[in-house]
Amino acid sequence: MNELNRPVTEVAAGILLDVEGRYLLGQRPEGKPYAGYWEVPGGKIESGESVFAALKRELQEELGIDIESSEELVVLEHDYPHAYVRLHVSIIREWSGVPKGCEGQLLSWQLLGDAMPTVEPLLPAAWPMLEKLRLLKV
Ligand SMILES: Nc1nc2c([nH]c(=O)n2[C@@H]2O[C@H](COP(=O)(O)OP(=O)(O)OP(=O)(O)O)[C@@H](O)[C@H]2O)c(=O)[nH]1
Repeated sequence: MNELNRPVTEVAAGILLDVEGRYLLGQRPEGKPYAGYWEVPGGKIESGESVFAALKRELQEELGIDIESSEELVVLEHDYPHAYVRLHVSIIREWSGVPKGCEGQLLSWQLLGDAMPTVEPLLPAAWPMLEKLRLLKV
């Protein structure tokens, strides 16, 4: 619960960053809240699961890749009408396999140097994490 007495949904989101300074966005599939919106891949953390374990599981399920390590970027909270979410955002620089849309979702690599993503709309809570990423000048 938070101070508003709303249950908090803990979410792990992973920014895949390649050596050319590109990061990956995925489009939310039909049937989920905000279907059609673009987001950083990830999903809900299960009870008793660490942030890293959730990220590893979600990226295997959604993208078919295997991650060995991650670096925490930021923790953000967002109050949606359907849920109050706490997003644990990590950067992932190394993975094995080639990311694919395993749930039928579209994927798009974006240049970190670009002011705006070339796809839209983005989930509201995805904007602050991208701002934070740019400030890092990674
Ligand atoms: N993965 C991800 N989720 C985000 C982002 N921004 C954001 O607000 N969220 C929110 O975090 C929650 C993640 O839930 P999800 O629906 O992706 O999780 P999941 O895959 O475990 O879903 P499921 O329970 O339908 O299987 C949603 O409420 C979503 O709106 C983001 O950039 N990436």
